[in-house]
Amino acid sequence: MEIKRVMGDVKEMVKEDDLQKMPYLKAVILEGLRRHPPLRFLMPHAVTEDAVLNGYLVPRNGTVNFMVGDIGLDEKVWEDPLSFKPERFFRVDNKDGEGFDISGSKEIKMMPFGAGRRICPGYALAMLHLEYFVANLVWNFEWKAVNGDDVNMEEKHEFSVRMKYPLQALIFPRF
Ligand code: HEM
Repeated sequence: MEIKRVMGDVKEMVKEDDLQKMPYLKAVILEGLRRHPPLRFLMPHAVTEDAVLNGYLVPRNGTVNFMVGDIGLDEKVWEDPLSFKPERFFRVDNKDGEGFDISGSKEIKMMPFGAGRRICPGYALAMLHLEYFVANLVWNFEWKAVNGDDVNMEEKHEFSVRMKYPLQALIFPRF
């Protein structure tokens, strides 16, 4: 509905400028990154000197892994964390009202791209492409499940996370 509202009767590709008018699309992408982050862990990190965090000693040069997948499912932070609810990203959590901060510079509730000085340098490009591909795949094609099957979202963990049962869909051009 949102894409239709922005595109009207224009039977063309969704363009980068159009994406700025699609907050629900952005919320869907963010919820996808929270619920199914492509990487369950960041690259291994280390501290350069002994540090105490929450009463735990993090020894110098010890390997520190960030459990990205579990951070996004923390029920102390996310209401009903296992459900896919893009609407949660409409809640304006930041005081300045700028919406959700994926870079984690204000607070960290999920970190699909990491955070801080080693954050993924491609995160803005990745967000743009995710929005662009999803918008165009939805706008240009009608999607139907094969034999009306439910889509099984179970994950398979390799270097990155994949669908355990690859998506099977019938797609029909809309125009
Ligand atoms: C959905 C897409 C992507 C996800 C989820 C993702 C996620 C990540 C994560 C979690 C890290 C590790 C951060 C850390 O260890 O603290 C990382 C690092 C990195 N990413 Fe991405 N990334 C994505 C797309 C991209 C793209 C499009 C590029 C380049 C155009 C890119 C380039 C890099 C590079 C160069 C690093 C290493 C940075 C460093 O070690 O300082 N990534 N990414």
